Amino acid sequence: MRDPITIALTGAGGQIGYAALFRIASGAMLGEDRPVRLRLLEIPQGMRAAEGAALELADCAFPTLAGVELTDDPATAFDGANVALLIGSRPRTAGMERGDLLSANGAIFGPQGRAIGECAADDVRVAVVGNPANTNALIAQQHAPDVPAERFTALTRLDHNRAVGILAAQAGAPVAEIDGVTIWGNHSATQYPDLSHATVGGRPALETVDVEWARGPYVERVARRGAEIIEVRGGSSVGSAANAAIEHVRDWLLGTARPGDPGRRTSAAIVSRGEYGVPEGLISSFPVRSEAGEWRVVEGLSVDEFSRERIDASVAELIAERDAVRELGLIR
Ligand SMILES: NC(=O)C1=CN([C@@H]2O[C@H](COP(=O)(O)OP(=O)(O)OC[C@H]3O[C@@H](n4cnc5c(N)ncnc54)[C@H](O)[C@@H]3O)[C@@H](O)[C@H]2O)C=CC1
Ligand SMILES: O=C([O-])CC(=O)C(=O)O
Repeated sequence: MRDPITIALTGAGGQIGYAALFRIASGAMLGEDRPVRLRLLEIPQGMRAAEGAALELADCAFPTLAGVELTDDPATAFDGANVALLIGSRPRTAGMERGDLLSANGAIFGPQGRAIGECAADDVRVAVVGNPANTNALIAQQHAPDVPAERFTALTRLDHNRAVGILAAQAGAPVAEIDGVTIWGNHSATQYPDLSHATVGGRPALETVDVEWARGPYVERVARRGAEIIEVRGGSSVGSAANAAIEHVRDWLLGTARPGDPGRRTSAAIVSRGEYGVPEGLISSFPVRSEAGEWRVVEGLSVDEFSRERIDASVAELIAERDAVRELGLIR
């Protein structure tokens, strides 16, 4: 067994936390030779549920689980953390305005970002799941000026996996034959699932499925899949969200390359360095690969007029969210 890695997880008493914890503890995220030390951060109302999850973790007797600590103090949770999964957030409730939602989340992600900056390990990597994920990640990042900005990311892996699954079903092909799908922009209804460079069994996806479908109903279906799940299941995506968070961190730390597929890529919301015309500093979804623990945007893909408009629309929403949190004094 290698040295343990410390993983802080917020919202541990919630649904996604519950679905993620057992797989993380079993080695599904970082490998069966890598013990994990879990730090569970909750607010007082969520503490009993997190305690219950911790008892069940003990009952699994995972050889990879090196310890579980519960706390309601961000500084304790992030102390020495190598990975921070920020799942807990303030959901929108009836009558809440957008500004109220952003303020409530600013009050969570600002202090958590600061605690990460002050207490986490030098190699800390942060993945934000709690919505609005991209902007929450931006708020956290802005409160940790001494942590390299690229260590703050937001999850669009669930959107990516949805996009792959729905394409595979339409093409009548196994998921394993799908490659080159990209989610651009915000984890919201404006996101753009792009098949321009996707392939199905090595053939261009846009020669396999109808282009009208790919640029109309498909985009809508992927972007609204969260709402579809809520309608059908009676609750938001939980198992698939936990799975996506685990895959995001796994690919980030261990790399996207696979035997026989060294160029494998995925999508993640990472800090823009101006790639594809996305303003620098925004946390926006891109086509990415990870190598040696660093996400890199896949550059040089052609972007046609349709794609340009869709990317710009989602990026415009991210700019509006950034400007709103700036006006609220939540970031500089
Ligand atoms: N990025 C993505 O792809 C997806 C994101 N989500 C988002 O993930 C978030 C969590 O979803 P669920 O687990 O289903 O919600 P949930 O309501 O079941 O759990 C959230 C937990 O976070 C806790 N929490 C709230 N504020 C906290 C704080 N300041 N520190 C620590 N814990 C805190 C709550 O007490 C609760 O136990 C939501 O914001 C949801 O919208 C959900 C699905 C997909
Ligand atoms: O829409 C929601 O509340 C949850 C979410 O982010 C998703 O399913 O993509």
